Amino acid sequence: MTVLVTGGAGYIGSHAALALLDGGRNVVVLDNLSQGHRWAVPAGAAFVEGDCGDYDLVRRVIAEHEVTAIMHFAGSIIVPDSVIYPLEYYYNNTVNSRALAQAAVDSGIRHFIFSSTAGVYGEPETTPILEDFALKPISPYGTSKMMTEKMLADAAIAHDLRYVALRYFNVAGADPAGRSGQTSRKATHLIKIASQAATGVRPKMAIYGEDYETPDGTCIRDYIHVTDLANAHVLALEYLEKGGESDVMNCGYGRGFSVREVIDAVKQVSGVDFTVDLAERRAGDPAALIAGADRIRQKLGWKPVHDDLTAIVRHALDWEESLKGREVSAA
Ligand SMILES: NC(=O)c1ccc[n+]([C@@H]2O[C@H](COP(=O)([O-])OP(=O)(O)OC[C@H]3O[C@@H](n4cnc5c(N)ncnc54)[C@H](O)[C@@H]3O)[C@@H](O)[C@H]2O)c1
Ligand SMILES: O=c1ccn([C@@H]2O[C@H](COP(=O)(O)OP(=O)(O)O[C@H]3O[C@H](CO)[C@@H](O)[C@H](O)[C@H]3O)[C@@H](O)[C@H]2O)c(=O)[nH]1
Repeated sequence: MTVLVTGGAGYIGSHAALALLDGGRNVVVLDNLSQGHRWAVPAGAAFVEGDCGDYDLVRRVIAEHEVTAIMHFAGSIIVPDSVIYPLEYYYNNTVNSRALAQAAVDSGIRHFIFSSTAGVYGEPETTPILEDFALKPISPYGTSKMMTEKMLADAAIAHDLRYVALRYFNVAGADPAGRSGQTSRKATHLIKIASQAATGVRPKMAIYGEDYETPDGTCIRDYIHVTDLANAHVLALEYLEKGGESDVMNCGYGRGFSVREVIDAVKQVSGVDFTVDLAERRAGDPAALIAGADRIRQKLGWKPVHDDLTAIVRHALDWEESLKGREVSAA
């Protein structure tokens, strides 16, 4: 009984692989290393370098490693890039997911966990955001994920496959034991950028817009610690194994912090007063995104243990320090 983790050389997938291994499961990681790093694959996991859209390869990996479940993290993740290169995003996130799902069905895989995103909701009129809100993505990235969710829903009706699509809000932090963290070659996420500014990896940073309708004028997001998110995946798998129905679930804590509050926390925890410029609004940023987070607690019994901005920032900073000297571009 082995779990196939696609994208397990990347940020969230490597944490999920750690959580699975910590729980005593066997793991095989499939990653094409387009963004991830071979060294980020946890020591106890088997590793296959290749594409999750390679049907024959996936069938072979499933057979050779006696895979019984799939956690699918592999994908392209940068929202503004998806606007510039939409067809690449639909290819990597939707077409490749289709091939993976086909290989799963043809191999008799019955349990599938999918990395979706709060981006499927677009700009909701009210917050907190519940799972049954209309899906109105405003970027090709969000649409590519919504399409994969729909494919899985239809496949689950037609085949002996059940799935959980986890819609992540803003994922941040790093493994508290320092075994993994955010290593993406092209950093765009706020806490990563602020941690790079605090540790001298970048000279300064900017706030994208201070004129939103929020208490301090900067955008509000629901930041979830990556270790709590990884554990949610393990619980989602156990839920399916116990016979749970296919479902979609938000992954967030149900509270938000503004960009300014996050930057203040990074300055306070690091003790570094780095330079913060004010820049124009970034296209497509909703003012506030906060998860309605009851479903995942009720259905999976998920009990987060790192719902603490200071801890999230502390772990992100520790990871950023530990990256110095490793082969990772700061760009
Ligand atoms: N980071 C976030 O805040 C966030 C939020 C919502 C959803 N997600 C989703 O979570 C998943 C993981 O994101 P992440 O932050 O860990 O990104 P990441 O870039 O660190 O990891 C993605 C991994 O997938 C690999 N990959 C990409 N395309 C592949 C392919 N076709 N075949 C095999 N491997 C491939 C990359 O090499 C990389 O190791 C993604 O699907 C992303 O859309 C992330
Ligand atoms: O240097 C920076 C980086 C970000 N921000 C702001 O910080 C907030 C958070 O931005 P970011 O960390 O890039 O995350 P989001 O754009 O909210 O998107 C993330 O969170 C979404 C769910 O909320 C997911 O759908 C996406 O995949 C994931 O990238 C936004 O207001 C940004 O404008 C800045 O002001 N300066």
